[in-house]
Amino acid sequence: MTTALLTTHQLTARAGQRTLVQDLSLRVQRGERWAFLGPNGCGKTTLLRTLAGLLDPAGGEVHIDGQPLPRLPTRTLARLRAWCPQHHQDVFALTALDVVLASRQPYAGRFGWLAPDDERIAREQLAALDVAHLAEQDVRSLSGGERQRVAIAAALAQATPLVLLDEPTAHLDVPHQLAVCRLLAGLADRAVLLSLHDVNLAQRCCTHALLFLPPGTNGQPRLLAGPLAEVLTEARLSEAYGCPMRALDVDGLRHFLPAADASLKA
Ligand SMILES: Nc1ncnc2c1ncn2[C@@H]1O[C@H](COP(=O)(O)OP(=O)(O)OP(=O)(O)O)[C@@H](O)[C@H]1O
Repeated sequence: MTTALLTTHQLTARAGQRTLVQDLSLRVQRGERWAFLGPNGCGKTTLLRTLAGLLDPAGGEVHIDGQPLPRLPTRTLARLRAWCPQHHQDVFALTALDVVLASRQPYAGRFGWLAPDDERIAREQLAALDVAHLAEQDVRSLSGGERQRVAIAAALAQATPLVLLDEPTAHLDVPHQLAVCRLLAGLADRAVLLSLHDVNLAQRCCTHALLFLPPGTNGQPRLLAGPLAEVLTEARLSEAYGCPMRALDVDGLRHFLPAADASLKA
C-alpha cells in the first residue's frame, strides 16, 4: 500500500470544554480533495488547524508523509503543508506580491534570500487567482474577495503536497468560486482539504467529504468520511444541517438545495 500523505489515528480534537472530533482515523492520498462540511461551530476549522499542526490534538496522532506531525521541523513542515486561514489580519504595508513571496521562505537560501524563480512562481500564482494586476497593491487596501484570492495564491505558491484551506471561497463571487474549484481540481499530484459551506462547490471540485453530523445520544461527536457520492446524500445532508435537503440533477451534475418548506430546526 502506498504511504498516505496525511493520516490520523484515533484523533480527538477539543475546543474549550467541547469535544468536536473523537477517534477519527482518516487516510488522505495525493490526488484527493476533501470537503469538510457541517453547520456553524461544528468544528471544521478546529479540525483543519489540528491537521495543520497549529493546535495540539486532545488525543491520537496526525502523520504527514508518514512522519508524526509534532516531530517535523518547522521548515520541513512548511515544505509539506500549506495553510490558508479564514481570516487575514494585515498589520504591515505589504504588497500582494510580498505576501505571496513570504510563502516561498521555506525554500530560501542562506540569509533568507529568495531566488528569481521564487518571484516567477509568486507572480504565476497571482495570475492563476486573477490578481496579477494587484501585485504591487498594499494588501490592506484589497477587497475581501481580492484578499482571499491573494491568500490562496500564497498557499499554492508554497508548492506543498498537502494544502489546507479554511473556507477559501467564502468571499468570492460565483465566477471566482468556480475558478478556484477548477484550480484545486487541477492539483492532481497534491491533496487538498478545505472547509466549505456550499455543498454544490464540493460536488464540483472534491473527491471526498467529511461531514459533521449531530452528536449521538451519548453526546459524542459523529463524523462521516468517505468518497463524495457516499457521504453527500439527501438523508445525510438533511441530518447534518437539521433541515430537509433535496437532490437535483442539472447538466449531469448533482446539486443539493434546501427543500421548499425547509426552515432551521428550533
Ligand atoms: N478556544 C476556544 N475556547 C472555547 N471554545 C472554542 C474555542 N475555539 C473554538 N471554540 C468553539 O468551538 C466550536 C467549533 O469552532 P470552529 O471554528 O472549529 O467551527 P466551524 O465548524 O469552523 O464553524 P464555522 O462554520 O462557523 O466557521 C465553536 O462553537 C467555537 O465557539
